[in-house]
Amino acid sequence: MIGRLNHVAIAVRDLEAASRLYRDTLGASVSAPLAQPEHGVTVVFVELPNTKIEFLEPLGASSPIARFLDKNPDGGIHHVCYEVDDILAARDRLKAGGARVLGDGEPRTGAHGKPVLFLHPKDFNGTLVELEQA
Ligand SMILES: CC[C@H](C(=O)O)C(=O)SCCNC(=O)CCNC(=O)[C@H](O)C(C)(C)COP(=O)(O)OP(=O)(O)OC[C@H]1O[C@@H](n2cnc3c(N)ncnc32)[C@H](O)[C@@H]1OP(=O)(O)O
Ligand SMILES: [Co+2]
Repeated sequence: MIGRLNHVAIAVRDLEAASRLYRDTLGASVSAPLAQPEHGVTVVFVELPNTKIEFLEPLGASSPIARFLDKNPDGGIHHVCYEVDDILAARDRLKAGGARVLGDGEPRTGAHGKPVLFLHPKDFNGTLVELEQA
């Protein structure tokens, strides 16, 4: 079912500082900030040869990453994103197996313009899993 690792997401309080750190200290190629109000975050992507790092900063009063940052004030790895060939078939198979799909269970458009879903961290080794339609 799961394919390529599309990205590893790191939640931060200061997107600009994280971008500067990776660009200036690690010599990475970092995208411009992209507000995603429907997801309650602003993101930048660090392009790597084999995957991406997605930095997330809270956007708005009800950001889903707010509590994560309260618990991890320095920031931290927030989720991993795997690609799937058929996100609806993957969702239905996972639900049938008892996994919790977050939100209303319907895929939403993610930062790459593709449908995404999230699986509860408590069902996957304490790790929030995002699935993105390849
Ligand atoms: C623009 C889209 C972009 C993309 O790539 O396309 C994105 O990735 S958007 C990313 C931001 N959106 C989301 O994360 C949506 C899915 N997330 C959620 O719905 C929430 O974050 C949720 C439900 C996973 C956690 O919400 P919250 O932290 O408010 O709830 P709790 O504090 O009650 O947490 C419950 C329980 O889970 C543990 N937890 C929370 N977040 C994480 C995490 N990222 N990784 C691992 N564990 C996590 C939390 O510690 C609680 O555990 P407990 O033992 O009960 O304390
Ligand atoms: Co993501």
